Amino acid sequence: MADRILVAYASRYGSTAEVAEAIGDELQKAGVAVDVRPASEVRDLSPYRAAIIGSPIYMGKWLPEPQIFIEQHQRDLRNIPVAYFAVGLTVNEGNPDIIKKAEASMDQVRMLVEPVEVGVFAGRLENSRLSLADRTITKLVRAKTGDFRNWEAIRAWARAVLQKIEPA
Ligand SMILES: Cc1cc2nc3c(=O)[nH]c(=O)nc-3n(C[C@H](O)[C@H](O)[C@H](O)COP(=O)(O)O)c2cc1C
Repeated sequence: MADRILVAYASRYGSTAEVAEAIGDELQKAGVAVDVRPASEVRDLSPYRAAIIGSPIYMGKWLPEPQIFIEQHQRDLRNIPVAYFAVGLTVNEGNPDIIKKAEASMDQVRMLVEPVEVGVFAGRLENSRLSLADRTITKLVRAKTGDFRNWEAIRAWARAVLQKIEPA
């Protein structure tokens, strides 16, 4: 029986993985059976009655793995409630135009499967963790480093999504 909720994600440096874990933890606290898994490892959607799918934003876009996952499973995903979240550094600035840009990272997947909810969260950027290529880019754009994740906002979003998945 499809009684679980899937939280599927991609993450290059682990910060989105931790956001996905926090979302899963919040749902579990509400009594839901949850699996938090990298999108690339999920093969079968039959155990799931809903899916929450997220990616970090790199150069304005989602990473390929969750996009491929949604493309491959779009038929199953159209039959259950789906929510998307994006994690990006720009979100920290809070400016509505920038938030819109961050939300635009989800345009493609929204066209494949219409979500019941979307969320954008500030992420984490730590130079010491980055590949040389990524460090070069962040230096060029003078990106601000630090951990800007707002755990209460993330957990509140998870609760709001659960309300949409199973209205009282
Ligand atoms: C090369 C590079 C490009 C990035 N591009 C964006 C971007 O276009 N928009 C944004 O909001 N954040 C951008 N970020 C910030 C990441 O989305 C942020 O650090 C995120 O938390 C990384 O997630 P991860 O640790 O799961 O890989 C970029 C970071 C790097 C290193």
